[in-house]
Amino acid sequence: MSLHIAARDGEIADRILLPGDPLRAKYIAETFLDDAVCYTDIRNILGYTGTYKGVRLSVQGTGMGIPSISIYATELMRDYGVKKLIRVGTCGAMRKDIRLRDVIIAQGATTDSSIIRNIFGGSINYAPLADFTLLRQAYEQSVKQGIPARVGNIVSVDRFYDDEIDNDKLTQYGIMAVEMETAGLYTLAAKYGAQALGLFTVSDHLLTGEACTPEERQTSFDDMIHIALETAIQE
Ligand SMILES: O=P(O)(O)O[C@H]1O[C@H](CO)[C@@H](O)[C@H]1O
Ligand SMILES: O=c1cc[nH]c(=O)[nH]1
Repeated sequence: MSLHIAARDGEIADRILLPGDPLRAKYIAETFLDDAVCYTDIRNILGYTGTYKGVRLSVQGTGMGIPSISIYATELMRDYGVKKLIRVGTCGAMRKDIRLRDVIIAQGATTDSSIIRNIFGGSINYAPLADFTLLRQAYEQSVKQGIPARVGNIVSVDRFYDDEIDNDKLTQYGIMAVEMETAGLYTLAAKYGAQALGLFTVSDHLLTGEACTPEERQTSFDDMIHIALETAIQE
């Protein structure tokens, strides 16, 4: 057992899906995994292990923001030996050509996080990147499913409500969408020598104001989940 995860040694698989929302973890476990068993509910951050197409796999919530996902990702890699981590998140679209419910793969994660800055200090601006093998496998899977994902740079912000951020400039420099965890996940995966990928469904649109309901954020987005599951079970 680690400080924030109640699992005993061996109860978490070496590959895991990571939604921010613990109820999305419950939905994924109950809908897609066989023989899913809940291994933690500390702070209601639910985690399950089961099998998908015969391969052992876990799914766990991470909470919101880089401070929160950093706690869970560190304990999963350092204390439980997890080697493959796929975030299945929601994001806000920042470009007109991206639509609600589109699937996005984060090749890179730009960030305003002081956590990443503090790791390196000095004048270094670290570039948190996806694992290329997972990225390729997820993209190929999205094509196979007939819903080619958009691949590129996203921004992981510290503040959901941020009146000061310059979204126009970020868009001009190629940022497709906004979320709150992936830069932290990619940086920690590099530190621990693990593979990480961020997959997203567009849950709301910053330009049009369209938005999915809270219920949809908990219990849908199956296109993204299928891509993540099929990617996670590959060797
Ligand atoms: O739906 P999840 O995975 O939580 O992701 C997004 O939703 C939350 C904000 O509503 C942030 O965690 C953001 O990254
Ligand atoms: O962090 C997030 C997630 C979804 N939509 C947003 O606008 N921001």
